[in-house]
Amino acid sequence: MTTPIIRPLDDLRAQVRGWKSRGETIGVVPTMGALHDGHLSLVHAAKASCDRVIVTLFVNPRQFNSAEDFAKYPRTEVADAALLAPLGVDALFVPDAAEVYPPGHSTVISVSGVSEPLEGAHRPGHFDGVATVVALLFNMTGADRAFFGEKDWQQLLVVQRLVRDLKMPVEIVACPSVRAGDGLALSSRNQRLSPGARGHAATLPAVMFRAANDMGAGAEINATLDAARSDLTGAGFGPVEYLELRDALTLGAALPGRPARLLAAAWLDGVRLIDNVAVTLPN
Ligand SMILES: Nc1ncnc2c1ncn2[C@@H]1O[C@H](COP(=O)(O)OP(=O)(O)OP(=O)(O)O)[C@@H](O)[C@H]1O
Ligand SMILES: CC(C)(CO)[C@@H](O)C(=O)[O-]
Ligand code: BAL
Repeated sequence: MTTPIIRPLDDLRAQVRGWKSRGETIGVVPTMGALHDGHLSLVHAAKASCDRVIVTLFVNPRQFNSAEDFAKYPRTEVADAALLAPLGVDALFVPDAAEVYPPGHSTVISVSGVSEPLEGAHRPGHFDGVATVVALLFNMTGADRAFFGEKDWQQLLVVQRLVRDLKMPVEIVACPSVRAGDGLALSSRNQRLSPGARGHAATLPAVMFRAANDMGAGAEINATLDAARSDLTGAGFGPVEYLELRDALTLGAALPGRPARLLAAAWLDGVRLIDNVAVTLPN
């Protein structure tokens, strides 16, 4: 089976019109390519609950706040299409930047609140770029349901807020983080780690899971977070941009008895890694 690659928006729309006219539901998996098993888990979830599945591949320039990061982002379209082939995806939509953002494009969607701390503070403008392109991708694909990974926890919250606030008729489905055998969350940027750095990158989730367990068992929060930060620094991570315990849904202060999330971004070997784990604080 091959994966049909569609580039022009008119071609995608013609295809989607046909599917919708037969009452078929459209599941969309937005990606920036360099696909791995994390992305494939989203595709499997989409296939399980939708009649048609569109994977989008667009390295969105508007969400990069570093030109170097954009230039270095892995681009592996042929391998991506081959990875999707056995899954029976109905379309791999690869729009041109000139069609997504034609000259004169002037609309930016900004989700306040949940987009502001953590990633929002460290990557200014990032979530405006994400919210804008996600709205565009939903409009272009006619998505009924869209699948996002919990690995990008804050992005998931931003997209849920976007859809609620703009009353978009799209159901957002959250999919659990897929990890390598040693615990490192799969991520396209992991490819940039040297073999040596990859060998100890899983210290990040190990430290986070330990801190999460300790806090769940009643350990003092600030002391536990400080110890976790210094464990990471001691293991060669730097800088640790943030490692914080937040309310899982609002990203405000974590409160006893409510779902919390431990979220981190830390650099290793010139690569920025992010991760998050659930924490249940005692009452
Ligand atoms: N390990 C993972 N488990 C589950 N979902 C994932 C995982 N990695 C990425 N995703 C999800 O795949 C979708 C597309 O993400 P994206 O293409 O940015 O990949 P990525 O691996 O997160 O790359 P990077 O973080 O390096 O940009 C997002 O919804 C993201 O949360
Ligand atoms: C959702 C997304 C595809 C928007 O460009 C991107 O932020 C990503 O890959 O997580
Ligand atoms: N995976 C989130 C997209 C980004 O880092 O730009």
